Amino acid sequence: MFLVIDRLSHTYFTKTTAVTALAEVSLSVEKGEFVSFLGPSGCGKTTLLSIIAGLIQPTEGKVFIEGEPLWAQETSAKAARRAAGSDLSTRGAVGYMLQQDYLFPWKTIEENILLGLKITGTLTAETKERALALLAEIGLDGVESYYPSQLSGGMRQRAALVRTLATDPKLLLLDEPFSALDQQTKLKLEELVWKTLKQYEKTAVLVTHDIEEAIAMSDRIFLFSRRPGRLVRTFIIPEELRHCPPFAARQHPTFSPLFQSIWKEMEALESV
Ligand SMILES: Nc1ncnc2c1ncn2[C@@H]1O[C@H](COP(=O)(O)OP(=O)(O)OP(=O)(O)O)[C@@H](O)[C@H]1O
Repeated sequence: MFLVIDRLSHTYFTKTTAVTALAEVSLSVEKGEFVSFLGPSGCGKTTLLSIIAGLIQPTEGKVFIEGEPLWAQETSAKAARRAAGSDLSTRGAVGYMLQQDYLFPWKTIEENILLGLKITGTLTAETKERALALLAEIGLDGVESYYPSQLSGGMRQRAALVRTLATDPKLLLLDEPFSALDQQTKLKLEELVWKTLKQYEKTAVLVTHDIEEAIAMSDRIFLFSRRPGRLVRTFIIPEELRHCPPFAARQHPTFSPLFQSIWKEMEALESV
C-alpha cells in the first residue's frame, strides 16, 4: 500500500478548549490511485490532509507513506545519507495544491514554477526543462515572463499545478483546488488535472464538498461523519466511470444513480 492511515485521531488544544477533529480513522490508498475525502463542513478533511502532508502531528495513530512512518525517528544511516545530500526520499515527496494558487505576485510564472525545485535543491537544467515542458503541455507556453496578476484565475491554478508537479512529488494533496473557479473553468481544469495525474501515474487525495467532482475524478470516495470525523463509508467508483475522464464520466448513465446514493448518505449525516 502506498499510503496507510492507522487508527488516527486528532484533537486541537487551545488554552480553554479541546476540539476533537478526527476519531479513529483508518484507511489506505494504493499507488496511482485517486481518492477523495467527502464529508460535512468541519469534519476534519483538511486536518487529515495536513497530517498526511506532515504539517500537523496527530495526537493518536500513525501514517505511513510507502511503508515509512511519518515522524518516526530517523535511523542513523538515514540521517547520515541526508547530511551527505544523497537521501532524496523525503524531498518533494508530497505536493500540495490549495483553493488559492499562492503564486508569489512579485515573481514571474517561470520563477514561481521553479521555486519548489530551488527550495528542495533539485533545480538542474533537466528539471527546469521538464517544468517548462509541463507548462507548455497544459497550454501555458508563452506566459513564462508574465506575472500572476496578468493571468486569469484558471491560468493561475494551472501554473500552480505545474509548480506542484515540478518537484515530481510521489503524492498529491488537493484541497478544494477548483472551488474558487467558475463552472466552465472548473470543469476544464478537472479534466486537465485528471489527465495529467493519470499520465504521470500519480497518487492523489482530493478534499472536496462537491459530490459530482468526487465521482468524476476518483477511484474511491471516503465519506466522513460530522465532527469528530469518522470514516463512515467507502464508495468504490464503478470501473466504467473510473476509466473515463471527468467530463465523459459526468455523462455516463451510472453517474446519476451513484450521485443520488451518495447525496442521500450525506443528507443523513448532515441531519444527525
Ligand atoms: N488550528 C486549529 N485550532 C483549533 N481548532 C481547529 C484548528 N483547525 C481546525 N480546527 C477545528 O477542527 C475541526 C475540523 O476542521 P477542518 O478544517 O479540518 O474541517 P474540514 O472538514 O476541512 O472543514 P471544511 O469542509 O469546512 O473546510 C473544525 O471544527 C475546526 O474548527
